[in-house]
Amino acid sequence: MDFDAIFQDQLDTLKAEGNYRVFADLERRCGSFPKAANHKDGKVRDVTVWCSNDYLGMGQNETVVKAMVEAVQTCGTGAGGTRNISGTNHHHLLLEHELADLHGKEAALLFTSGYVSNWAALSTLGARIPNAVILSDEKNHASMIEGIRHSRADKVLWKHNDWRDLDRKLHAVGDRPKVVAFESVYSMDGDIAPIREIVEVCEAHGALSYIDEVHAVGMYGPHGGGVTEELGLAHRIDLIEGTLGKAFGCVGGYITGSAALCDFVRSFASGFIFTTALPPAVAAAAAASIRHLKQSDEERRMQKANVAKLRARLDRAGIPHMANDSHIIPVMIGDPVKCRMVSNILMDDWGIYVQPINYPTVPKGTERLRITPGPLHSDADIDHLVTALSSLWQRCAVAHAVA
Ligand SMILES: Cc1ncc(COP(=O)(O)O)c(C=O)c1O
Repeated sequence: MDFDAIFQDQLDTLKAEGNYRVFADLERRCGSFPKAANHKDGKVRDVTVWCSNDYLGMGQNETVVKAMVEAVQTCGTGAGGTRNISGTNHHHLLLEHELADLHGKEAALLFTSGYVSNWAALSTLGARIPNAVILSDEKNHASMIEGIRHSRADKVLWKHNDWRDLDRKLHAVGDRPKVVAFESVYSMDGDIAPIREIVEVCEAHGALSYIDEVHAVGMYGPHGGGVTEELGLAHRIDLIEGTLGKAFGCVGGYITGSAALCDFVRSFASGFIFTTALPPAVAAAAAASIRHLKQSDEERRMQKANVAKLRARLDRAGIPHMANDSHIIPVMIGDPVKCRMVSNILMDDWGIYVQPINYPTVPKGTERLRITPGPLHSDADIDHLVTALSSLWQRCAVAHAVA
């Protein structure tokens, strides 16, 4: 059997559709982010990164870097085992304590990524709560979809952000244990869920509420506790899930909730039990990042100012972008080949790196550039980006479709 032919055939299909993914070979430089070096065709050049999920530049924050270096020097590199077998380090426990405090919950549990935390928690809840039904927003992230699928629990999709539809579907499910899974900030459209209404519907039906705040932790709320903190609703949500890999600038994921809930997932989730724990130095750095963002609003303030500046400049230049209340600015292209072409020209001619976002990350026909301004982008960076996009808009006659 020629397995390579099978592989190549499907890769060729992806390429023909324009959906083949190509990495940008970047070297992030601590101290000068969002500038990075791009390695291409044997050459190295400086580029400005405009699509990073290190939303606040905490990956190069001095305190965070120092915490990681010091922990590597004291604890070494790896955790040395799963959490149950020699891999639990004091830094993990301190971080879990920090996370529980951030969200005002009794407990927290760490995972190796945000993806794994969603997958492990939802697969465990769905499989282990007898007769459970999981009601999932139709635009939930792949990690939630896969976790629910793996649980084999009954699943009901509700219309995106439509709490009335959720209410109707909860009614229809009747007297069974119900878990409602949704996100706060949706990563590709940047829209924010009507959390208060959803929580009220969950409470009315006695459903367990599960929110993914991956794109909000560190970013929203006076202490970076996410949109649930900003709205004063964290105490009414049963489970808050987040990542350490985006605004906190490290890697890893977590859930927070009641002590019983976290202990339940800790005791039954294969995605927690059977994998090596996060390096202690990552836990130390993440804890430093969380502590910093609990105390300081500076990064959030500067980042919000840059988001507003870029939106205003795009409006003035007539470049269509999706309206939303978050930090994510989707500039719509609407075609995978054009989207890649625009991204390539920005990189090659302008030294601007924005990865094209194509299917299956977004629906076909809604291909886009997903721009995430950070606190460290300068006015000159913003001008440069808008000038480049304006020139491209004229040159390529890009077909845009703004929802
Ligand atoms: C909504 C959402 N949840 C979870 C994840 C996974 O988080 P992580 O990157 O930490 O694995 C992502 C990743 O981008 C995401 O967009």
